[in-house]
Amino acid sequence: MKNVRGGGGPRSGGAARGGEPGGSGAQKPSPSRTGAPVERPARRSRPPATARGVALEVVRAVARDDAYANLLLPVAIRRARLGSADAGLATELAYGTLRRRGLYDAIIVEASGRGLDRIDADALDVLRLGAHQLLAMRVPAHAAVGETVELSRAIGAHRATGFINAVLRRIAQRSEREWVDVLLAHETDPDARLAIETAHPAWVVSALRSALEREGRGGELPVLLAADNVSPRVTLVALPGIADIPPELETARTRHSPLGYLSPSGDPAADPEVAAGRVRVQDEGSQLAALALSRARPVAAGEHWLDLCAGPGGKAALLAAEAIAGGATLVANEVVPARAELVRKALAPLGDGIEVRTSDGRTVGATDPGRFDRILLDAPCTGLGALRRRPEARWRKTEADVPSLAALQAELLEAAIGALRPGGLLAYVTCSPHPAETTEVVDRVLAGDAATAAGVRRVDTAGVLADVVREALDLGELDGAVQLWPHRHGGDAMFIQLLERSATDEAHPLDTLPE
Ligand SMILES: C[S@@+](CC[C@H](N)C(=O)[O-])C[C@H]1O[C@@H](n2cnc3c(N)ncnc32)[C@H](O)[C@@H]1O
Repeated sequence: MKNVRGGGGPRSGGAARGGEPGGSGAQKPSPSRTGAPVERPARRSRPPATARGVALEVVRAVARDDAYANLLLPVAIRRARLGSADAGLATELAYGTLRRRGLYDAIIVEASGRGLDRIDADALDVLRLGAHQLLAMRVPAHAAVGETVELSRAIGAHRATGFINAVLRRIAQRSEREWVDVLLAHETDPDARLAIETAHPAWVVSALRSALEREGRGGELPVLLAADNVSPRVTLVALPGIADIPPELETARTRHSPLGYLSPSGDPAADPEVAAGRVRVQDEGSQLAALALSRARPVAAGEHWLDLCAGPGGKAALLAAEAIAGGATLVANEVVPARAELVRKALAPLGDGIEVRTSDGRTVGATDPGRFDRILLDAPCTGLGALRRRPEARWRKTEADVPSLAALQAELLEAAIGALRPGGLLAYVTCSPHPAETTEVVDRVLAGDAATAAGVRRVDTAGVLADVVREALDLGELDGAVQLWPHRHGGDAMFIQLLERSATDEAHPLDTLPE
């Protein structure tokens, strides 16, 4: 499915906004299809303190302010003092609308006969919410249309109510399957068709297809895309040394990670262990990525470890716990100061002996050459492996983001190699399975002068993880790397490649794969 309009509006200051650098200021009028600017009306009033009002607030903030729904929604629910039934409704409305936004936009264009750039931004957000109620939530049509039109009045969009009413009535004339068939009639490309059927951008479908085909599992694509549309259960990690999996939750343990278990409550923050930071919310794939590095070989007391891109600190907390247990020390680095603050908070329950730095990871090869025994490079990426947990994410990144991210990933990997002690271990990790961000980055960097001079080799990461996991992982063939998948393993699609720098003293030889 094409991105009918680029991911999200321009950034401005807003609650629960993304911590990435690069906000661009006030909202500008966007050009219409004819090239003439379409004036956006002044921002209207805050939506009412109802389930639909809260959902609209979140959908609006995501579209205009690049807010993160998972951060903003709990705040908006608390502020509106919603009871649990209304909180559930607001969550389904907001997450469902955001996840399927591209599909709803295409249906709205078809039903209204107007391009998105000719629809007022408030009216569009209201229409998206209405479309979700009509097509995916089994809300009776009269209620969905009536409540949605009422919502548009409540935010002061009086002039748009006739238009909203008419478009929603037209949408209500067909089921979602019938609308999908209408859209499919314009499309012959297989990935574009799958994109429409599963509400993904077409470029994402193509990237996921090539990632699966890379391991000879292309036939799994429809199952993967379906898995992306189901919110996962919340997974917790008990940090070694300061927490244990409660014995009464033995049956809730994760399939693969030895430290994980499913949260027994929908509100993990209410658990005192989670509130104290000894137990953390963490996807199973992320747990395995950290453990692949910490458990690849026994820890020697005095080892120096580095988490190069640590914010917000989930893997850093697990690595720190593992380091402390083995007598090693960890340095956690993060370039964005606000995210470095989150890393400090995540590490606080583990004592105050962990250094947190705020510097550009690309400089570490020069500032700390050959210093670290183990380095985690959990690189900034498109996040295509975590689409289940971040409903808006698939519409936010674009294909054009990939080359610059891949270039940054390669620079960070080269710097990390420079900071690796001879014989040291490095985990290159992304929460994206995109070949351009994973195997291609590793291939390119390993073929370069710096990695060749340092004698960097791939480590059989699947073999390492086989000794870590509780239940064997069903993995494809990937030249020594591990690619996890939501549909196959239940966690995010983390890519993990362990690398080893050749040791001058050959103190800790590992089974390495020939280049
Ligand atoms: C995928 S996230 C890391 C997630 C983290 N490991 C965790 O488990 O919580 C990548 C992080 O890299 C940071 N980052 C981006 N560019 C960086 C750079 N040049 N140097 C260091 N960190 C960078 C981002 O701000 C982001 O916090």
